[in-house]
Amino acid sequence: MQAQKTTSSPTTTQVPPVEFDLNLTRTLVPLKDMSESHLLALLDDAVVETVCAGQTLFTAGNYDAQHVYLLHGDVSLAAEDDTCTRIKGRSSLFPIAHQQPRQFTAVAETDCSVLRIDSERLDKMLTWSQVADYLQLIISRERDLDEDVDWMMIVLKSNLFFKVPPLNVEQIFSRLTPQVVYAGDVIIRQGEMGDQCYFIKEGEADVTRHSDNKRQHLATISVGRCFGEDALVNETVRNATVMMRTDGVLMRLDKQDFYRLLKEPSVATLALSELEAHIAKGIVAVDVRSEEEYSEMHLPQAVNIPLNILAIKSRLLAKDNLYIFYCDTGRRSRAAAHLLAQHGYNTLALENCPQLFTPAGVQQFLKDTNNYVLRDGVAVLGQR
Ligand SMILES: Nc1ncnc2c1ncn2[C@@H]1O[C@@H]2COP(=O)(O)O[C@H]2[C@H]1O
Repeated sequence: MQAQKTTSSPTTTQVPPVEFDLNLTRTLVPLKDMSESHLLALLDDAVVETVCAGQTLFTAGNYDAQHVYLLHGDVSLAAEDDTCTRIKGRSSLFPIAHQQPRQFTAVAETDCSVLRIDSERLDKMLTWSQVADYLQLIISRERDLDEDVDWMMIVLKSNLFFKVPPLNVEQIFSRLTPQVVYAGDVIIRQGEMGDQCYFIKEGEADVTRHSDNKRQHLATISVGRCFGEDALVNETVRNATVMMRTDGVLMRLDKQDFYRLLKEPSVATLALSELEAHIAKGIVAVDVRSEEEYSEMHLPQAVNIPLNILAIKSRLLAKDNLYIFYCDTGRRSRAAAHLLAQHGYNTLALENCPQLFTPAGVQQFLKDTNNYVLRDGVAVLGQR
């Protein structure tokens, strides 16, 4: 986390830093639905910014592709028709007026602290964290007598899935090759090209980097940790040397299989232009965003199955019915549609979802705030 950093924006300057509260971050929407480790990896790149009274946080009409959360202080939101709303830090768990392009100009009324997170990165980490949750539950349910289950759980929790989507992981397990290694073995040498990445099944390794004739110890890594993924993801040379500190067992994944892991699975999609006709026919839309996001606004008669509880709630869907999955970016909904299609459900992911969340899309499609639940596979009005 780059805490208490002043933004590069010309409209802000540094004021005395405010204590950053990690527990508060755990309550924010949709960060609260991520695993602890994914959240911490996301916050590593986030910026907590202090903003002086009178300065601008963002401007109406701009695209900035950021989630901006107000942690402390008061902010006024001015619309283009000159109406003004005041919001107080901690009064909302949502990002401030989160529509792109911005519908309001946000100005600090008092000295404030805000958390800025890159929206694309947040969306990736949220999806990957929730897909890993889904797979962990499915794997433990389907293979409860399988001795590899513990190992699969460890791999799914590994740092690899901060960098790549876990969607294809099930096909990859059978491709992992064990390799017995000994203390002092150099597994990866800085500056060389890479053809494999590794998971540590047993033992510990040291990661070091040399520059200016000095060797710097970066980390000691142990069971469950993946290494050697950076050169494959970034298609470059090894950025560090990894040497075994103890005897152990590594599970090796070759480059070709690693690239299979990166591949987005193909998912059947529905164009936004066809949405109304499908809903008119009674086909149920499934909103895979969080409960809080769904309660604010959703498609007509859509039900809510947040991706992080998909494995639990999917049994409410009828295998004979068609369902249209959607979210605000298309990433969580494509993942849900793909995962359920693999288990015999009839799914479509809504294409061009970001258009839905523009003012015109909201006006046309997202006005329903009633709560619907699934009964016998169809949507019925539920209780608040
Ligand atoms: N600071 C670090 N902590 C732990 N592991 C690291 C660190 N920096 C690099 N690595 C790992 O060391 C590996 C060296 O090869 P790669 O660049 O392929 O991938 C790199 C990462 O997996």
